[in-house]
Amino acid sequence: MPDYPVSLNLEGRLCLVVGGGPVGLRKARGLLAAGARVRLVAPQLRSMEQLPAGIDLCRRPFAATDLEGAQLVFAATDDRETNETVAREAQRRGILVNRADTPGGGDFALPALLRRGKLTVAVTTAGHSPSLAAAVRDLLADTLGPEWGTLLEITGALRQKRLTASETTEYNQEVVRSLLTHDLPGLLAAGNEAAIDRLLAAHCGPDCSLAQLGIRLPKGTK
Ligand SMILES: C[C@@]1(CC(=O)O)c2cc3[nH]c(cc4nc(cc5[nH]c(cc(n2)[C@H]1CCC(=O)O)[C@@](C)(CC(=O)O)[C@@H]5CCC(=O)O)C(CC(=O)O)=C4CCC(=O)O)c(CCC(=O)O)c3CC(=O)O
Ligand SMILES: NC(=O)C1=CN([C@@H]2O[C@H](COP(=O)(O)OP(=O)(O)OC[C@H]3O[C@@H](n4cnc5c(N)ncnc54)[C@H](O)[C@@H]3O)[C@@H](O)[C@H]2O)C=CC1
Repeated sequence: MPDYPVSLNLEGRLCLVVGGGPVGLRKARGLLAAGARVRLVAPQLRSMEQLPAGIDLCRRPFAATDLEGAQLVFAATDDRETNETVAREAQRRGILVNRADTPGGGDFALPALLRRGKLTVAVTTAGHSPSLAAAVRDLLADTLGPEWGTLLEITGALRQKRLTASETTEYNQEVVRSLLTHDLPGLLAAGNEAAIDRLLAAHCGPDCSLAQLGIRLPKGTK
């Protein structure tokens, strides 16, 4: 399937997950973390302890009425026919549906995710090899350490403070790239606050120190 990656805002929206095994629960957790409301339909759960708080649980087989009010649907049962029915009924109502058992059988697939603060790297093979997607994500995790979350805070704050005032976006790119060329991530990983402030002063101006940008390095960095 040719794919079109997006980053959805699901805050407060109702999402339906059908199936309460490890796959359905993984989907439900991700949705809750994104601020969505989650309705989970499944006759059996392996253990209630695994059920994340805040889920509206319906302990019975799927019924088409479960789709009422849902804006996104996940067919994650171990039964192909049920997944088929969920997908068909969702699509009939114009609701986008994910099928856990058939790549290309639904409307969208989920990527493997790497999170660093507000920075998200999403890796997808569009269903060809979920294991490879997870492996590529793990490779990137070694290169993009936790300091990249702080790096995003800095470039975000710089953008607010100064960069958007410039006429050209090329200027933004230039500043961000030169901070990378001068190894701002390495300085952040080392917690070298003085060197970071020197670099920011040289590339962004004298009023762009960490303190002036309102950024505190996370504990654990020196
Ligand atoms: C199409 C898709 C639909 C969807 O969106 O769910 C789908 C489908 C299927 N997955 C299967 C198997 C596995 N999936 C994983 C893991 C993940 N699967 C994810 C996504 C997707 N899986 C979508 C495509 C994404 C893409 O291609 O990029 C990840 C990335 C994200 C997530 O689910 O949240 C998550 C990483 C979790 C993490 O570590 O973060 C592992 C374990 C592992 O490798 O770690 C295995 C076992 C090993 C293997 O089989 O590879 C099977 C065969 C099932 C069977 O035969 O019973 C099917 C169905 C089929 O292929 O027919
Ligand atoms: N997308 C992914 O990452 C992966 C997808 N899969 C696929 O996802 C499917 C589900 O995997 P698991 O969570 O491990 O399965 P599981 O067997 O642990 O759980 C299946 C769940 O579906 C529920 N269910 C069965 N019939 C139902 C119905 N009519 N209505 C509502 N709920 C119903 C069961 O009660 C149970 O909660 C697998 O069969 C496989 O095809 C498997 C591994 C990874």
